[in-house]
Amino acid sequence: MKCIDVEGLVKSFNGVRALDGLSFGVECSDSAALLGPNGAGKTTTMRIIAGLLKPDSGIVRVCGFNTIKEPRLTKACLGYLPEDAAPFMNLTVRENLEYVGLVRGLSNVKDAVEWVSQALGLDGLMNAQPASLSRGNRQRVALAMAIIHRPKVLLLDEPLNYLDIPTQENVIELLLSMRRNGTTMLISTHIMTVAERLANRVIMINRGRLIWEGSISELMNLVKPGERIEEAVARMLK
Ligand SMILES: Nc1ncnc2c1ncn2[C@@H]1O[C@H](COP(=O)(O)OP(=O)(O)OP(=O)(O)O)[C@@H](O)[C@H]1O
Repeated sequence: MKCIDVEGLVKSFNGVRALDGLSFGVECSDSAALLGPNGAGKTTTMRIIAGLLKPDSGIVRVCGFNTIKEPRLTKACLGYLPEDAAPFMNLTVRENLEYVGLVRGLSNVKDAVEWVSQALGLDGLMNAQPASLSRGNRQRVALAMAIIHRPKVLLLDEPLNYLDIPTQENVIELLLSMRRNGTTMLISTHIMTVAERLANRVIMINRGRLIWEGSISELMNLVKPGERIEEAVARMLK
């Protein structure tokens, strides 16, 4: 079964086509990297899947639910880390996490806050306001807000942005453990090592259309002798 199913998405902004009949799917428990050059339509796609933006036409199903017809069920099943995610700046980190836990309808918000603060090393930051935090620590808070309800489907836009190297390793391990527990992921990234470490599938888009879809090992087979994977992807994205 596909936990993310995108069919014929079209979206224009002021007459400019950002998505032009985009279709792809991510099987449940798979993790797919969404690759594409600047302006390819990755963020637009993520926002439509998250139910934050309406397509002009096309259908998206998340966990089998139609994002337009069943928005509550869709949203309950997913977590979304946008690029440059901003927590509520006038609440403390703890209040931000409690707020998301309450909105998500968690039965035990206290335990969920405890789990996610441990998982992302937020213990010393809980009483700080996000405005006073570094960008990397703010990214950790935003990640915590995206996963506190342990969603079945996780949409991540450049999840390792701003993180120091030890935190990157910690977050990679956390996301891989969520994957092992069955979380389906779609990860938009420009960094091939992020794709290789977190994903088993690759979806490449350009000018709002699908240009290639396959497994990481199928992608590796397309890399020419002496070529780096980044060079192969750049060649394919032209
Ligand atoms: N709110 C908006 N208003 C007008 N145009 C938009 C809007 N959002 C996106 N676009 C346009 O849609 C196209 C796709 O943008 P999008 O942000 O989805 O690309 P992207 O693949 O995420 O790019 P990047 O890698 O640079 O983040 C671009 O031409 C962009 O200028």
